[in-house]
Amino acid sequence: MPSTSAPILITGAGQRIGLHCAQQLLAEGFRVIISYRSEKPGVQALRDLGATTLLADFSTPDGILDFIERLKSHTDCLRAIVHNASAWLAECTDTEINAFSHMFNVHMLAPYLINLHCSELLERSTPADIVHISDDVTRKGSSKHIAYCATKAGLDSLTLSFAAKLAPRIKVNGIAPALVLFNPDDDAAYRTKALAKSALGIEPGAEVIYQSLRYLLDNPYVTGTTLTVNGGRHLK
Ligand SMILES: NC(=O)C1=CN([C@@H]2O[C@H](COP(=O)(O)OP(=O)(O)OC[C@H]3O[C@@H](n4cnc5c(N)ncnc54)[C@H](OP(=O)(O)O)[C@@H]3O)[C@@H](O)[C@H]2O)C=CC1
Ligand SMILES: Nc1nc2c(c(=O)[nH]1)N=C([C@H](O)[C@@H](O)CO)CN2
Repeated sequence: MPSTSAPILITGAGQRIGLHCAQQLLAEGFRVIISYRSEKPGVQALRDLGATTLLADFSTPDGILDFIERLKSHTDCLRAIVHNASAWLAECTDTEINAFSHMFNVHMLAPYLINLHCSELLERSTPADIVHISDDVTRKGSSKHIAYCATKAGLDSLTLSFAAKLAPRIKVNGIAPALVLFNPDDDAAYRTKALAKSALGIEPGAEVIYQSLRYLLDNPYVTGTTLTVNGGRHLK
């Protein structure tokens, strides 16, 4: 059972991995606050389970700062912050500047500003954690998601810097998944190709990220680390 009533914040938790982790944390007795960008069935499901749901669009600095202000009006302490929100955008001519800016804001500026402005809320909880959800692809780059990969690599750097800055009161770690969940519009050819990229060759589902999150929350001697959860992609 959790040793504190301070809530856990998960950003972008209206669907998929963030939603699963929020549901599991609530089932384990944690209080949960989520950010969501658009209303989804998962957001209402979390409200029905007692979560606090805060609308937030991290695509601009003002949107991030507005969220921080509203978050602080809802709680004066936090057990953990999980930076899960993400935009997975491929390069597309004529939109590359907006796409890079969007992913920079969501993957780097939002974690940066939220960590700086909300570490005081974490300081009121023992233990206290920040978890950045990155991507295994930062290991070698991506020819099809250049800006996405670059901004996730920047998030990996934030993990190291904030771990050094916030120790010993707050642990800061990352989780770097490879394929966890397909998207509904992924066709059979894409799925076959993606599964073949890892040694284990499976679509594991969101529970493997929740397991990784609990390891980081529960372990008092891990900080500045990014857990690879990639089915052995680096072996192929
Ligand atoms: N799924 C996978 O196989 C993998 C996932 N990851 C990482 O794991 C994490 C979770 O993945 P997954 O569940 O698939 O993520 P999703 O693609 O479902 O995105 C999570 C949420 O981020 C929100 N979001 C997007 N843009 C913004 C924005 N500008 N402001 C605020 N929120 C925003 C989305 O909101 P909205 O609902 O409005 O679109 C969405 O609900 C991500 O960080 C992802 O990069 C890494 C490797 C593999
Ligand atoms: N925000 C998101 N990031 C990523 C997603 C996603 O659906 N949303 N999906 C992937 C892929 O699964 C990739 O790892 C394999 O094709 C990567 N990041």
